[in-house]
Amino acid sequence: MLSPIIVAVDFADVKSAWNFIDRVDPNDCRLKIGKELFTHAGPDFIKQIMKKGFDVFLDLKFHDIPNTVAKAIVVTADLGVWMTNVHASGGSRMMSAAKDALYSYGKDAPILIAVTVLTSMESTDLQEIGINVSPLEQATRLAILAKNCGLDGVVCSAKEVQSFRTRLGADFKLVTPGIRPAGTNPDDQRRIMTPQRAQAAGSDYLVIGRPITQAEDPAKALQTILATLDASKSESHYV
Ligand SMILES: O=c1ccn([C@@H]2O[C@H](COP(=O)(O)O)[C@@H](O)[C@H]2O)c(=O)[nH]1
Repeated sequence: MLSPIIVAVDFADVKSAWNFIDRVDPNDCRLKIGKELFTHAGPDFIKQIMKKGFDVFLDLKFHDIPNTVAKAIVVTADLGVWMTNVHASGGSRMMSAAKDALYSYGKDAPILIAVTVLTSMESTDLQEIGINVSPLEQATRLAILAKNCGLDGVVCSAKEVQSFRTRLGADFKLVTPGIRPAGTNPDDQRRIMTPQRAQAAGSDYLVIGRPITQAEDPAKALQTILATLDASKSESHYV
């Protein structure tokens, strides 16, 4: 019923965010609210978007001691968001605490995923922080850890999707930012792929921000990208 696109609603102000949200259909995308807009607008804004029928991915990437992360995850579950996340590099005790905190929500729990290696990072960035393996090797290690902790999926680059699908199974959600239509500015992203290739590789959800939000007409930019995707490969009827 829904498209695989999650729009990263990274607008600098709430008015611009509403200007976009009011012009798009919940069948055409889910919405990801990250640190910038959440810090501006807070939980009430999230509730208003959900009232309009949008699934919300609250992308706050929690990374802290297990107790703190578990309590923060409970607050996101109480908000009723569709998806939420932690950093896998917080380790297995932290991820397990987050997962356990959702136990009492049963089927109403948000999808809980873990960020592996940020799509803005390449080998040199990893070396700087003492990680001397490739982004694929490090992301694989963290994705396996996340799966073993019972998480529902990971955030990774679309470049890692084929390998992860084989190793981690069909049901493990692969959520991929770093999506750039051919010929567009990569900005600060490093491990990128086009929407069509990411979908063909097997990404469950394509997270797309600036190619939509910074376009002259963001709602039209979303439609243009949707039209390039293969509707038969998703849950949806969006073309
Ligand atoms: O590894 C990651 C994890 C999260 N993100 C977030 O996705 C969007 C991408 O926005 P673009 O404008 O399409 O680059 C943004 O909100 C990031 O915080 C990511 O890019 N990579």
